[in-house]
Amino acid sequence: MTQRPYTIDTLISAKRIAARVEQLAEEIHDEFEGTDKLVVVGLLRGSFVFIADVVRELDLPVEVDFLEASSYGNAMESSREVRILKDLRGEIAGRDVLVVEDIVDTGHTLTQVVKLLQAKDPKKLRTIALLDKPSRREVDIKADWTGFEIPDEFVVGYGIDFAQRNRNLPYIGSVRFLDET
Ligand SMILES: O=P(O)(O)OC[C@H]1O[C@H](OP(=O)(O)OP(=O)(O)O)[C@H](O)[C@@H]1O
Ligand code: HPA
Repeated sequence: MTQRPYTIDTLISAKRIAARVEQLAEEIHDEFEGTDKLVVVGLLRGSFVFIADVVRELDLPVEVDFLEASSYGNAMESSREVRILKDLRGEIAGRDVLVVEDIVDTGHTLTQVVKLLQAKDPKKLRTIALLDKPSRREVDIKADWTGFEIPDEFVVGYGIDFAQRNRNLPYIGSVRFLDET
């Protein structure tokens, strides 16, 4: 498949992201202070950069785990299924859990993942998303912490891909197609 030509405009610089991660880590610290060992669950693949930065700013005992889910279903239907491609390695029953997501768009992925993890009986489950695109929402969900609200732009970088590319950009950029006027 040929790729349409595009360029990437900086939307959120690496410096702004770092400053926001620091603030968020303070709030998460306050929420989970005194916890035995917080389980920080990254949703693969997009959250791998964000989770790495969050846990390094977090002055708490943490265990890191990953879940890979893919959301599928008829685009005309308002509900979607989530298939687990890689399940957690550890147990979360009775534990404090923080789910780390890169972006909440339609909201299906986070909704389904939260439902799935709640069924495992954690003591407390909270969610954090670096980015939120509220204008795209199809299900009513909001992460407990959001890094940045963004407009309806297709974004890449800081873990987020476009056709599996650009995850390694250190900033968040928006994709602009060069064949559009
Ligand atoms: O709110 P939603 O509309 O459900 O979309 C958000 C999800 O979509 C992307 O994942 P993707 O399936 O592209 O996988 P990836 O994380 O491996 O890139 C992104 O990383 C979120 O997990
Ligand atoms: O803006 C986006 N970029 C990449 N993947 C995505 N998945 C949902 N929204 C996006």
